[in-house]
Amino acid sequence: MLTSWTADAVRAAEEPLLAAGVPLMGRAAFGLAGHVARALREARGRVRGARAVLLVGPGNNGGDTLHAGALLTRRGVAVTAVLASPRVHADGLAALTAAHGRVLRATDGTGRADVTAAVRAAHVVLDGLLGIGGRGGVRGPAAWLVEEVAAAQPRPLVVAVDVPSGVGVDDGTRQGAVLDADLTVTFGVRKPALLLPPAAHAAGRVVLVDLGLDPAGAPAAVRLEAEDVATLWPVPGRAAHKYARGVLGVVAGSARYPGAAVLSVAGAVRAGVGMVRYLGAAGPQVLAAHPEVVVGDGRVQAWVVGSGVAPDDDAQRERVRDVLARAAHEPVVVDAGALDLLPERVPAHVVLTPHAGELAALLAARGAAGVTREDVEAAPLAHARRAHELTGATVLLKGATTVVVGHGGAVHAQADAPAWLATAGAGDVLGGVLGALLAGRARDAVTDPMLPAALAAAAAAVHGWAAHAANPGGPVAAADVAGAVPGVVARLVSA
Ligand SMILES: NC(=O)C1=CN([C@@H]2O[C@H](COP(=O)(O)OP(=O)(O)OC[C@H]3O[C@@H](n4cnc5c(N)ncnc54)[C@H](OP(=O)(O)O)[C@@H]3O)[C@@H](O)[C@H]2O)[C@@H](O)CC1
Ligand SMILES: [K+]
Repeated sequence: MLTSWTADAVRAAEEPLLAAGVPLMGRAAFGLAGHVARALREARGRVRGARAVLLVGPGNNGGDTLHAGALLTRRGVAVTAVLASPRVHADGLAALTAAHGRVLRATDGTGRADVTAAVRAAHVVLDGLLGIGGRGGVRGPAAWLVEEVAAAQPRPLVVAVDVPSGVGVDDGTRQGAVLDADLTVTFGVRKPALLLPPAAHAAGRVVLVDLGLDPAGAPAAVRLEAEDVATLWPVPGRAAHKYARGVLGVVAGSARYPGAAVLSVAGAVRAGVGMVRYLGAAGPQVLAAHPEVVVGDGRVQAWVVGSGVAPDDDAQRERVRDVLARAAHEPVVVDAGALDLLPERVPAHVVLTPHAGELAALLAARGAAGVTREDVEAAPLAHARRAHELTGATVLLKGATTVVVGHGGAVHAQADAPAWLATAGAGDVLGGVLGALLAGRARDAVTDPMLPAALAAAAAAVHGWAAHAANPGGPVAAADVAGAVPGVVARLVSA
């Protein structure tokens, strides 16, 4: 599992080490210089003779960068530090100067031509403008520097120091211009912005330099990896029968959108549920695609409702209402056309699966007037958290990186899917996969309010991995994603 901690938690964890005289900045700079050297060797075959530009801000993030620059000069790298602030880390600057690094000032308008020339000639740029002390985004000379590097051709390698400067460290927002990095070298522990969208998309590959930090409490956001998902997946024992494995009720599709029913059921069947019961007008199409499905009412352990349920389909909406009225005792995945039928408050084993536009509509309907899809996309965590707080539900917000907020505010962020997965019907399959997980672990999901969020993250992960597996590197149809789920699950649980 990848874990992350807030800026405050990082500072608290650093305190005892700093008090004991542990040279954290020295360790951070040493690790940073090593990773930069490795990246240079990979990009150009050798380190010696490379040209590096350091973007140096006012705090310790700039200090790390200056110290790393001093180490790189000793490896034959020509280092130019560009100071974006009148005051920078004094020890760091002294170390770089002693190592014969060159120093330019972006704060002095007259030297800008030299800065531009250095940036254009650089093989690598280290972004040390702001770290965990940054607030409100890069501005002034620092913003100009970010523009210069972003415009440089050929593009230098960009290495973010601790975090890409100007991200909301704790909430994953981008606070104005952010330099997209190829590599982020982070110190001690990951920060939430390295897992959460949209900031995480600016981080590139993330490597962690161990500082021996031991942060207290629960991580601020986590990302499940294969072994975590394997632990969560319900695997039938020898004596299992179909009812014990879980029956999932699916209220999806309509005469107008039968495909959503077929795909929702496909996700559930392929994820390994004991049985699927389908309710709705798309029975013939569902049976044609999945003869193992039972059409009609009966006992179930969990539900998926809403995918492809049209606003004017009164019969299907009535079934959704019936299911939601029983949600106190049965896990329910609430998708698309069922989101507007959600009761005022629900337990955490009710999992909403909106995309950004649907989440905006849900929030607007609950008093957050004027929230738009763009607002949600700019701050996915804040809006998913708001929806959780307003409804009590576990909220899975779909996106290139899927954010889940569950009981107690626990946050998962999964970035397992190829961009090709942004395709019609993919969300219906995800709902089915998640429904299968909730049906398989229905009792646990009702008694342990933390579990639905973990299962939602696990479903998102498997859905993303299945999209990769269906057609590595190329386009995928939603039905093919469902088709790849059994193979992905087999590899997971047999590893
Ligand atoms: N702590 C440790 O032991 C270790 C820390 N390490 C490193 O330190 C980094 C954290 O360092 P940091 O606390 O100095 O914060 P950092 O982000 O460099 O800058 C804060 C300065 O910027 C200013 N400022 C804020 N926003 C601004 C803006 N928008 N535009 C312009 N200025 C702005 C702010 O001013 P203030 O708001 O306080 O007035 C303050 O002067 C951390 O990310 C890691 O790299 C490692 O070495 C490991 C050990
Ligand atoms: K930085």
